[in-house]
Amino acid sequence: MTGPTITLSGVYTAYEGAANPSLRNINLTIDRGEFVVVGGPNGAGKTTLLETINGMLRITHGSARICGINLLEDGVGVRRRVGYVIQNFAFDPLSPFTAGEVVLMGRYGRLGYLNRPKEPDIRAARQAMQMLGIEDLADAPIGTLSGGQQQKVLIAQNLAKEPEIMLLDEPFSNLDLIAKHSVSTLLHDLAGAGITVIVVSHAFDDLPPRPIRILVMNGGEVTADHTCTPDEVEDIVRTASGSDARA
Ligand SMILES: Nc1ncnc2c1ncn2[C@@H]1O[C@H](COP(=O)(O)OP(=O)(O)OP(=O)(O)O)[C@@H](O)[C@H]1O
Repeated sequence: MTGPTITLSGVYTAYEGAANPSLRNINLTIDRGEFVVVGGPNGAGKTTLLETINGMLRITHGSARICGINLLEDGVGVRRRVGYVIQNFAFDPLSPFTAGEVVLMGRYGRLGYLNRPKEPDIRAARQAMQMLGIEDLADAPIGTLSGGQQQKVLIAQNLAKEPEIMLLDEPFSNLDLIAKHSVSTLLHDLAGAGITVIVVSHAFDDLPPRPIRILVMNGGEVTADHTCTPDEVEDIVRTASGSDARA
């Protein structure tokens, strides 16, 4: 159950065409089943860190192993094992897909080219929807759902993937109070089941009751790295990132 699932060594990442790196000299080891919260001010590099772990950005220096895979050699292999719930995503209002079909798309990386979903795929998608409490939305056109409902569909899609690592960028931002709590509990259970959970957030009031590893970022660097209780997270972020931590 334990052992590193993410190892970044001296990693620098740059966006295409950018003059300066957005991540600088990141050295990080994260174990299987850890629950990590990434905080820090706007533009600190939090999203960039998630995109780097998911192999979406060019690593200009350093090395990275994710789920035992050399990220510089096999980004696709990494992305098959990593779920990524991106920030503020909205589906096309005219999308022809139902919510159930969108969740099932989480299985496509396992299915391979042109293979049709089979019973285990349909079961995994159904289970993921049940975990988010959205079974009744399965037949609804995705573009007709609210922002919070779409957010739950996106989380369910990534759960259906059965990932080893779950990356979530501001997963609570569109959710009502009850949904926030249930997603927080769900993430807690995923970490308990050995999935590494990494959450970027500016809100720390719905963290699960468990040890939290808090990484604070500033200027593309990790400036604080502590394991603490959920109640201590906000103070650590504020102290480590200056007065505009909640900006
Ligand atoms: N597509 C892009 N091209 C060039 N630079 C980018 C791009 N996306 C982000 N950056 C830059 O990378 C740096 C880090 O941005 P990032 O989105 O990771 O910050 P963040 O900590 O997630 O911020 P926020 O809390 O506002 O979401 C910023 O300086 C930003 O301007």
